[in-house]
Amino acid sequence: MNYFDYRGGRLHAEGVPLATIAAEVGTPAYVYSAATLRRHYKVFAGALASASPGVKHLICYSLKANSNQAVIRVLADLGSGADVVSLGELRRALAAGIPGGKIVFSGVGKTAPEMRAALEAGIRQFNVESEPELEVLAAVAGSMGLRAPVAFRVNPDVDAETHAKISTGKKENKFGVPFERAREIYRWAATHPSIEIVGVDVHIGSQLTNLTPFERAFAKVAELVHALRDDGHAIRSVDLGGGLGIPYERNAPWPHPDAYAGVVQRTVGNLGCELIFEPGRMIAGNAGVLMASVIYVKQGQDRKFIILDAAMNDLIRPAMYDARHEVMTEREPAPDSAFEKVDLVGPVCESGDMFARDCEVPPLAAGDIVCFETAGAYGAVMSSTYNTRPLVAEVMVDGDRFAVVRPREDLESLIARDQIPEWLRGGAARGGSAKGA
Ligand SMILES: Cc1ncc(COP(=O)(O)O)c(C=O)c1O
Ligand SMILES: N[C@@H](CCCC[NH3+])C(=O)O
Repeated sequence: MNYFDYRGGRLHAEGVPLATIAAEVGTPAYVYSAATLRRHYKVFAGALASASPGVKHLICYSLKANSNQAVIRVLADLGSGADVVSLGELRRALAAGIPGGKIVFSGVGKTAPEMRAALEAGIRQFNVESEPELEVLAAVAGSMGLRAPVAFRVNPDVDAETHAKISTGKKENKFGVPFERAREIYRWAATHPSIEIVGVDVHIGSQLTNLTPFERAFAKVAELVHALRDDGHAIRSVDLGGGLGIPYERNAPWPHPDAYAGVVQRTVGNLGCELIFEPGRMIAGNAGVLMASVIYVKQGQDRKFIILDAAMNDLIRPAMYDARHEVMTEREPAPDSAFEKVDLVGPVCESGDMFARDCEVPPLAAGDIVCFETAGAYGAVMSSTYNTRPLVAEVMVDGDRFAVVRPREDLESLIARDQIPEWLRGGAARGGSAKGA
């Protein structure tokens, strides 16, 4: 079932015509479906519950995929926890109503102020990625008279078989502590009175479409849990990260959460640990589209370009990862429609500002609306204001209601944010001095 589909020949998000949203909010805009978010969360939770009944699971939605407060709120209402990687994400999770006890803090560069805020919030666990980080955490927790709950993220040196830029579990990647040294690091960490060792964490990459790398990594984690227990550590939680891939292209094969849950059960299901998961893309990816309008149809020397009002600054994935996002036109193509091959591009001054090359679309004209699918994860969160293009609006649909959940950024304030120092205002060219503030 798809919540972004045609009804009466017009593309809808759940019960709302996208043309209605475009008329009210303008384009470009991200449109999210609350029903899809809920369904994905429930499918994932359900798969885990049936594959390993009796095992405690905590789903910590990975905010980096889409940290809009309304998105987090939908998931918080279902009982989701959060995986955060910055003070900003921590604040967002708490603001959306996720209790500290359901928050895990990941990332290789946590700072002392971030640790302090997380300790104040009473988070579930820190996924620590290095010895220097552990030392700072021990000092911060000690100064607050607290014990910090810690799992080390281990780097199992497993190839996730995904895009190199989002592969994180090989030894050449910056993530995690070396698997071979894990026991020694745990032994050393346990000597810090302000550190409480609670678990083991792993995350080998994102958009994994093959489950074998998960199986390899989780099996190594299980082996490590046994070894750590032999060493006297009370390991009670295993965090398996995120990474489950989703279909970007129609009919592309993708791993079903049931199969993933089977791998989880086979590898770490019998350790007597609580299992933590950090899915991002799997929850949010297909719960959002980027809606854009055609500005011009341009016939080039040998190619036809559809120039849209959305660009690489709004959705960087095609330019950054050669990702392909399927396109849907707002009007359902007539059955006899003659499709043509075009390049869908944005207005930004880079040739890489292209959403899709040789894309088959029905004839398009200026003003027509198109949507890029699977843009709910790593879409708006990765956008920038390159070319001084304000951040676009974000809209949440729920049944036949919709609301702007982030207004389009105001161009005036975007420009006014920059400051011209007094010493530049005088104008060196007009004889001003270079000294002074
Ligand atoms: C530590 C960690 N957890 C969770 C995620 C979420 O991954 P995904 O969106 O692929 O589920 C990421 C991103 O890859 C991550 O780095
Ligand atoms: N930004 C990446 C995913 C990064 C995963 C974060 N660890 C993407 O769009 O595919």
